Amino acid sequence: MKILVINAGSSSLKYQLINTDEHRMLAKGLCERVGSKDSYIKHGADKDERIFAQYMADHEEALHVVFDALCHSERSTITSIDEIDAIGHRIVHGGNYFDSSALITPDVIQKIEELCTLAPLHNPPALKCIQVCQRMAPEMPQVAVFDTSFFQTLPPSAYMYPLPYELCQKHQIRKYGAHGTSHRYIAQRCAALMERPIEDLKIITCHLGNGCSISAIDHGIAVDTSMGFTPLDGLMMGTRCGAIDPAIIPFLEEREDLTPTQINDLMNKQSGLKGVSGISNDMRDVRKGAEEGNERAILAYEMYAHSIRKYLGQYFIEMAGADAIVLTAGVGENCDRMRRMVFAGLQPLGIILDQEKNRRDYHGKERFISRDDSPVKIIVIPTNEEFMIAQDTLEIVNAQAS
Ligand SMILES: Nc1ncnc2c1ncn2[C@@H]1O[C@H](COP(=O)(O)OP(=O)(O)O)[C@@H](O)[C@H]1O
Ligand SMILES: CC(=O)OP(=O)(O)O
Ligand SMILES: [Mg+2]
Repeated sequence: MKILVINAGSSSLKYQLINTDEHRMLAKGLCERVGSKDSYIKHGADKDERIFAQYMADHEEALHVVFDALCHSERSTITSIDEIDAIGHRIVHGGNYFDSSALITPDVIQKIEELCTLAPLHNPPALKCIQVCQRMAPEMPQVAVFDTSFFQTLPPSAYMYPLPYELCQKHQIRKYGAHGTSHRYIAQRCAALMERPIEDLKIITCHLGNGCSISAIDHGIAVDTSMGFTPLDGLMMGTRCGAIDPAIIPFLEEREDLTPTQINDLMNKQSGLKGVSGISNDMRDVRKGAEEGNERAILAYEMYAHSIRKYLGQYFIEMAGADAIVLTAGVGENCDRMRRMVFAGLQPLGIILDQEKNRRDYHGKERFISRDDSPVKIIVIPTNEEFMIAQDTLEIVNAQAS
């Protein structure tokens, strides 16, 4: 089966066309800066990629550009949309409605719409993509794969907030988590690499990209995660502040005369690495700034590592130890200096980084970076949310057909 996977971000759209029979990626790409004058599409993989400047006013135009690249470009792998059998969408927030992936129906669309306020950067563009795909291929089955589903197993002690109970019930305020598809994938790969059943393992998974989250996966079950009611909570991120003293919010609203929308924007888009360093939300720029001695870049870099260590410590205690710590996404996979800072001095806990293995650059490869005698294994595993989304889509479409 040929499955198109769509992963819509606030200003980006990632896609992959996957042949699930052969477990083969046929095409992939990324539209960046959707909505701005300098938008472009990167179509193809690694050295074979091509970048085209292309104005895309919104996600609808971006999807047309994607279909065009898939069907008509120099690197096209199909000649018409009709060759695609199904479409799988990444949806960040599924609230309490979804503990697994779902075939998209009018009812599912209505629920995703209802949840837009809880993932304002992610759910609205994803919804738009579903609607455009439905218009372009009305008969094609479409599946929603939710970032939050994986965390529906959290116990109430982990997902409840200590606010008045009735208010939490009334507004369904609880920890939902995010990046679940990525955490699920790397936990499964971790077990395969360790050649042990996932049911025997305690794993801490770290997704460190532009958005960042860490999860505790105890014997295959997600028991805690750093993102909360929305993807703003937890770790310091590229532009998001993560967990802060909540009293800062009314304080700033009053002192700076900010509306709730403005403060939300400030915490989501102007904070994190970008807000602290004053340079960029991109770790590569911050690291360069730090290497050049920029004090705010050094501070941002150190705060980022500190934030990761806090959650590692929390989940290590929550699970009474860990068999493995897995790192993924842009920073987790590529930033050896950040990994060195995160794991510095943890030998007494049985977490021993192998400096040489950590430094070696095996871009895109799964690898152990702990010392052979380290009781806790440290593993880098490139995430593959698209592969998981294609797999779930395949299962759901097959179940419908039978
Ligand atoms: N070689 C590298 N060294 C340090 N950071 C890197 C490197 N490559 C990518 N990154 C960082 O990874 C982050 C983006 O990660 P990614 O997983 O692509 O994010 P997202 O999917 O959330 O947009 C950026 O901060 C980027 O700077
Ligand atoms: C949920 C989330 O933060 O996703 P991303 O990392 O794609 O922004
Ligand atoms: Mg991401």
